[in-house]
Amino acid sequence: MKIYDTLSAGLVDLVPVKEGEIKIYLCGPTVYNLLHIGNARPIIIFDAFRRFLEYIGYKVTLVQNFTDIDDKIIDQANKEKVPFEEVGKRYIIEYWRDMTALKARAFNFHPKTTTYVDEIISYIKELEEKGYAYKAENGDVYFEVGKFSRYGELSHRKIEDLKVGIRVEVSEYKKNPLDFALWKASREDEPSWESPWGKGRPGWHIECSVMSSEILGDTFDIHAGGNDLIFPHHENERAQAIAKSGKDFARYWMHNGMIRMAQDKMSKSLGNVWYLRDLLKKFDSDVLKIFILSKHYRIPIDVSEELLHNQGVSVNRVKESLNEAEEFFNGKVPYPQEMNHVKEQEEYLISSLSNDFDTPSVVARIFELSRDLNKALNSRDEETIKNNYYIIRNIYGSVLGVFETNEQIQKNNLELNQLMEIILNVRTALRKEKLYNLSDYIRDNLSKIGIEIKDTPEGTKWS
Ligand SMILES: Nc1ncnc2c1ncn2[C@@H]1O[C@H](COP(=O)(O)OP(=O)(O)OP(=O)(O)O)[C@@H](O)[C@H]1O
Ligand SMILES: [Zn+2]
Repeated sequence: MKIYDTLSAGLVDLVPVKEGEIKIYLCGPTVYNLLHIGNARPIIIFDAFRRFLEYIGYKVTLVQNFTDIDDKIIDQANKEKVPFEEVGKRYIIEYWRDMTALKARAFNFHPKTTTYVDEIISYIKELEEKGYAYKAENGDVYFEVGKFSRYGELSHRKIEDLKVGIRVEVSEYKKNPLDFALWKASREDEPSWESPWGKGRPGWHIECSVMSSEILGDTFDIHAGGNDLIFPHHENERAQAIAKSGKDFARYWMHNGMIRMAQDKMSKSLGNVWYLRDLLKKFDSDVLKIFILSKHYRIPIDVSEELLHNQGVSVNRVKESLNEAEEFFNGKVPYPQEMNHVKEQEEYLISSLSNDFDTPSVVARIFELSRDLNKALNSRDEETIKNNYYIIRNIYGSVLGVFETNEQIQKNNLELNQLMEIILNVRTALRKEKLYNLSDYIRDNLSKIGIEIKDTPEGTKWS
């Protein structure tokens, strides 16, 4: 399988650190606002990428973090006059609401920065001991870029060029403008943790080096994120990690292109955003996913309502053809007997996605298969109906995470279903005993985390 690696600036063979396993770290949202469609792009892409790797036989571990302490979170908390934890907690819950509405599978780990502060402090101590970090007069601890000769390798820039041209936080306390904060001293009124350097909080980049190595090991396979993060975030993460462990960090770097609005990057801080949940009120999750996957993951995408609307029309055609196939066979489309066509299409899927995850070719093929399915429905060609239905729904759709049936989605939520069954059984027992305070407590608290329950004559239902 070939992927484009930002570090080597070209297509490379994906050779895992451990045979048969792929470990991926994807930079996640800073939780001070709702997800926008730009934030959803890496989620959609790497959800599909993981499904594909699993399809071809890898065991995949995918981590996406939540940055739950950061200047932007503190600003938001100050604006609202609430503790900073409340902002992070709220937007993590909202993240899960959006993930569910998007019908995206949860990743394997979703670590939060604030739960890794001890590990972050030990990590910085080690960098200091090794001579890569220094405490400045203002109490901040900085990484000394001049000590790390490989700085600039990932973003393919020379240190001299970086000094001009690129905006870095200038501070009179730094030895060099490119040095970046590992630890920030806190003011009295700011959230803080005790540390060997006084009260403070982690800088932005350190958390990802720490959480990735804690969960995936010092050297893992792929580090991913939007290409807005290549410099300085990923360059800095890599410098910290290699400086500390002396080993390779991520072997490969995959970066998705930006979703833009009128040519500008869509971002929370600019405010030019379309929230994912607002779009999901107007468009089915499959429309958004197909819209994103129909473009190669590395190119920029300009969004507009018109483009999404047109995508909606074509996605509906596919859904209709699948529904009609089900009606044709009275609700249950038999497994195809003639497998040659299926094999050919499967090979096409594998070769396209093995070529730097070329999802646009696969999406285009879904539309062709659906057109052929329609023709076959008209001519009552049973074998083609079975074949194309099976290929779209069970192979292409399940690899890209689109056109799934409700049963397929439920299967992915097996543990949640089992847990809810236990909770609802307990609640029913409480109601039989007339312990309504306790049963209402369960209902109200489930509601707070986004699970609604309803008592109906057929029993209690949840959503
Ligand atoms: N417009 C976009 N298109 C594609 N990916 C994006 C876009 N904006 C952010 N991302 C990606 O989404 C993930 C979470 O990003 P983040 O929380 O920093 O969002 P943001 O809108 O850029 O916020 P901020 O403006 O505060 O930096 C990162 O992997 C980032 O690269
Ligand atoms: Zn990161």
